Amino acid sequence: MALYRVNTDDYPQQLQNKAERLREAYSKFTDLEPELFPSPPIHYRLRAEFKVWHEGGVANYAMYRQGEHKKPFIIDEFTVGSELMNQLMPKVLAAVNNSELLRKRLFSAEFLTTLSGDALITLIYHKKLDESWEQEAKTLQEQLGFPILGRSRKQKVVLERDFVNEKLDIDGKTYQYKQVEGSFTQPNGEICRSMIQWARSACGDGDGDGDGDGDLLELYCGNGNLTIPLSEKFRKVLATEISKVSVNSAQENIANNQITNLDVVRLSSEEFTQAIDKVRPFRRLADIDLDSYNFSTVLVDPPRAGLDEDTCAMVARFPRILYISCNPETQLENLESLTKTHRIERFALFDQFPYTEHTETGLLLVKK
Ligand SMILES: C[S@@+](CC[C@H](N)C(=O)[O-])C[C@H]1O[C@@H](n2cnc3c(N)ncnc32)[C@H](O)[C@@H]1O
Repeated sequence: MALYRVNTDDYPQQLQNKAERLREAYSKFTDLEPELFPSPPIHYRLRAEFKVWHEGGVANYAMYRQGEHKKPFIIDEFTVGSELMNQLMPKVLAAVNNSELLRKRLFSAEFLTTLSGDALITLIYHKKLDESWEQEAKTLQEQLGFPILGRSRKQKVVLERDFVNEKLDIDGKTYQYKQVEGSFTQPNGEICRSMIQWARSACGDGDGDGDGDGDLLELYCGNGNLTIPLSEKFRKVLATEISKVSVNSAQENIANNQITNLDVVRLSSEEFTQAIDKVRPFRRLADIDLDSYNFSTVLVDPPRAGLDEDTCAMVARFPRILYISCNPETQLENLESLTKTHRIERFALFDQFPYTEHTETGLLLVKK
């Protein structure tokens, strides 16, 4: 049996090494030392996806090593997962191994948990899920006290709900978020809080001296994770996002947090660039008067591919750019053009995935 353990004694040194590599990689653009946001050394991952590996009629959790896709290694401990995930994992596995209906053709198990203590377990099968499976899964759901979701090809069986409810304490206020299974959510809850607090501090205070005043545009807003707590720093906010599920969650999250100066529209960053340049009209913007905004700041937290060329050129027109990135490689590419017009005023490292090469960064760019 293989374990998934990390050496927490090494963590401070590993983070220092990561910071050093980052400083070196960005030295062409800034000589600022990155502000460091460490992760809790264990139990930091709120979501995880395991392969289910069957051996001698017994199901096990397993994972592939990076780059290897033949035989996964079996996991019986996952200390990087949240405590709640660690409590649920053996219970789910025992129930699966006690029930032919739950075990047969199960190939993946996903855990989505929250800092607030909520959880959702998704079981994914290579078989059609029928009523007898539903009955068995309902029994497991009652036993666990958390919802189970069944998935199979072209099938999604929601027994109770397909989302979790997160609560994040940010600068003395609690924000609530509906996080829907399968849509983007930040994997490390404490790092997510650090990112939001850092972004709020980089927005300035809206006290009339020009730093946080004016309006905010966000281009990849997900479920409103960053936009909602940032909205209080601005007069008006417009947020856009490509995923329908995330836009719907963002709309619910805006209402549940009683935010009244923030609109969300389903537009890709490419479409928004066309809209603001009036290249073509969008019915989805029928209720929004783009000319009524006085954008001082643009916030981007794009996927690994970074900003496409047109979006990058469009954001360069804004006085302040807050750029959170999960891929320094593409952020560095974008900096080649952004630093022609902007200088870097803040530089942060969020250790989203400790003990890995993965680095998440935050930059505040201000027009020269
Ligand atoms: C790294 S996530 C950030 C989400 C959000 N800022 C958060 O903190 O949860 C990137 C988001 O960009 C969205 N996305 C991907 N491609 C996009 C595009 N071309 N235009 C707009 N949004 C896009 C994804 O659906 C995802 O929600």
